[in-house]
Amino acid sequence: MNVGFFYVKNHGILQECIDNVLKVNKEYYSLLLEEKMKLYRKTLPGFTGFSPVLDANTEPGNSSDMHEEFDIVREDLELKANAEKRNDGSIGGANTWPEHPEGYREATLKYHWQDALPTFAAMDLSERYVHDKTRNPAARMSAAHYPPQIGPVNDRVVGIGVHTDFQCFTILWQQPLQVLNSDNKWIDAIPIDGTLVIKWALLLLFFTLMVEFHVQPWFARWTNDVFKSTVHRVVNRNSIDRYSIPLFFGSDDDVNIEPIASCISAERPARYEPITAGEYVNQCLKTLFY
Ligand SMILES: O=C(O)CCC(=O)C(=O)O
Ligand SMILES: [Fe+2]
Repeated sequence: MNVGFFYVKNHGILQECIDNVLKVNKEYYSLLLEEKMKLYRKTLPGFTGFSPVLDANTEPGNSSDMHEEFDIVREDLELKANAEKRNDGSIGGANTWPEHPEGYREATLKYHWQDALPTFAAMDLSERYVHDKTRNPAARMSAAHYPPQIGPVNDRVVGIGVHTDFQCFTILWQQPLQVLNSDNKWIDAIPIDGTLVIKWALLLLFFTLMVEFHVQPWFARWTNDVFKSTVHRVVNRNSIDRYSIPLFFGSDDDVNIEPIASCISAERPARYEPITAGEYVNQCLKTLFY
C-alpha cells in the first residue's frame, strides 16, 4: 500500500524454468552486437526485438539508459515460430526470434506464458474481476542485460532512469533495483531467493477507479488511492553484469479507459479523452523508444 511493490514466493514457477531463461539470455547477450542488431527493434513491428545500450531513454532529463533488452509479446509455444506475424505495428501477434542461442524461444515462452502467468492467477485477480478484460493481453516481456559501468560515469546515464511502469503490474525476476518509498527515499529491493517482485503500474490505478464506480464489491476495497504506482530505477554503476526479466501485465488492447463520472465535476472537467488500453500503451512505448 505504501510502496506499491512486494515479493511473492511459492509462485509455482519451476526453478529449472527460471534457470533456463537466464541461461539463454546470458548466451544471447554474449553474442556480437552485429548479430543482435539483426533483429533491431526499429525494424520490427509492435515494439518487439532487440534494443542496444543507450538506445532508449526512460527518465526525461537523462540522456539514455545503460542496458540492452530483447522484447517479446505473448505467443503460443505450440505455434510455428515466426508464423502469423502482424505487420500493422500494433501490439500482439507473434515475435521474431533470434537464431542463436538454440532454445531461446522455447526457454523464453515457457517462462513467459506457461509459468509466469499463473503468478497472476495466484494473486487472485484474474477470476474475480479482470478475467474478461485479460483474455488476450500482449503481456509484453523484456529480458534485459545491464553491463557494468566502471570508471568515470556520465551523470545522465543509469541502467534505467526513474519511472513508473504503465500497464497493470509488473512481475519481475531481478537482481537489485531501487524503489522510491513513501518517505521519498530510495531503497534497495534486494533479491530474495525463490521470489519474484511485483510492482503496481499505472493502468491498474485506472482499473481500480473504474471498479469503484461500477461498484464491484471485491475490487471496491482496493480503491481510494490505496495503490501507488511504484517509482523505480536501476543504477548499475558497478562491476556487475546484471540481468532482469520484467513481464508487464496489462489488459486486452480493446479495454476502454476513460475518466469516471464520479471524478468529473464543474471544477474538474474531464482531463483525458477516452482511450483504449492498447492505444495508451502504444503511446507510452512511443515516448519511451522514439
Ligand atoms: O531491470 C529491472 O529490474 C527493472 C526494469 C524496469 O524497470 C523496466 O523495464 O520497466
Ligand atoms: Fe520499470
